[in-house]
Amino acid sequence: MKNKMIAFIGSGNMATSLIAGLVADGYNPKKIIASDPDSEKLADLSARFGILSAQNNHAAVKQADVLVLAVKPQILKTICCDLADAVQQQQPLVVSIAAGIREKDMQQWLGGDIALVRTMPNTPAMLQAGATALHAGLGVSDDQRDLAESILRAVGLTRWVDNEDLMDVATALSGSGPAYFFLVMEAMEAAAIDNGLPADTARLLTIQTALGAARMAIESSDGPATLRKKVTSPGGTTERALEILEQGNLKALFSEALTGARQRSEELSELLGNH
Ligand SMILES: NC(=O)C1=CN([C@@H]2O[C@H](COP(=O)(O)OP(=O)(O)OC[C@H]3O[C@@H](n4cnc5c(N)ncnc54)[C@H](O)[C@@H]3O)[C@@H](O)[C@H]2O)C=CC1
Ligand SMILES: O=C(O)[C@@H]1CCC=N1
Repeated sequence: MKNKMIAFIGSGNMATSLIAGLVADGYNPKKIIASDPDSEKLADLSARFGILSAQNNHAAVKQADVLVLAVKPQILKTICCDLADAVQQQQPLVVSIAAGIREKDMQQWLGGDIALVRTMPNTPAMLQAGATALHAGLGVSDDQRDLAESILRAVGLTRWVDNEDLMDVATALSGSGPAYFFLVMEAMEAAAIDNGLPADTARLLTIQTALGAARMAIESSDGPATLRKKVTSPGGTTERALEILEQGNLKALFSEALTGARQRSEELSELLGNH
């Protein structure tokens, strides 16, 4: 896959994360081209990573073996319709990272019969610690599946889902998920400060605790519930805190939050798709 030209349409936060991860993984920066109306962003990406800048989206498509659609869902239809002829001529593998936009809508906007993989990465891709769900459309060959997977694997863990509807669940879980953990960190840090700890100490202890817990969850053969129990001495401090979190219905709240995010993803596909 190292000799394939990967073209990014849109060079914002997520494209930057993916490009940073690919380059850190040893991908040849001269095999990455990016397009964005914001020329400062492009110049910055070029200077940071040594990648190529395209004059415009059409110029990027003309060179693309893989075309990554990394613009906001709200403008994806306009972008796809504008690029349809060029995409039909070039026939790249199209990889979308847009939340909530269905394959059938993108196919229609791009003129149909395009090899298309939907993906839902997350921002830790910047540190090659991303988590990405992927779904392949019917016309995607095994080689193209491997190609899409190897691009996203360069920036972290990948999991395929067979049913496209499950992309909405993955969006709610891992796409949005970093924000939930940041919120928990904010809450823990603020509570520690309220209880008298100096702010810098509260910040550092919070972040390192999150990192340590995540590493234990990844590296241990025990699941999170067992690891939690091992921290919780009978009659001790953790037990008291967990009782209070349970009284506040933390699990029910997370269930509502993820369901809300999934439903928003479904709404976005209705609002922004072709119906
Ligand atoms: N931010 C996140 O955590 C995640 C975002 N996503 C998806 O990634 C996509 C991009 O999101 P972000 O990078 O956060 O947004 P962003 O706003 O940082 O980046 C979008 C980029 O598109 C550019 N753009 C605008 N009009 C354009 C055009 N006509 N042609 C080419 N580029 C154009 C903008 O200048 C901007 O640089 C969205 O579809 C979002 O759903 C997916 C997973 C996680
Ligand atoms: O909030 C959003 O809509 C995007 C998709 C997942 C993360 N950010």
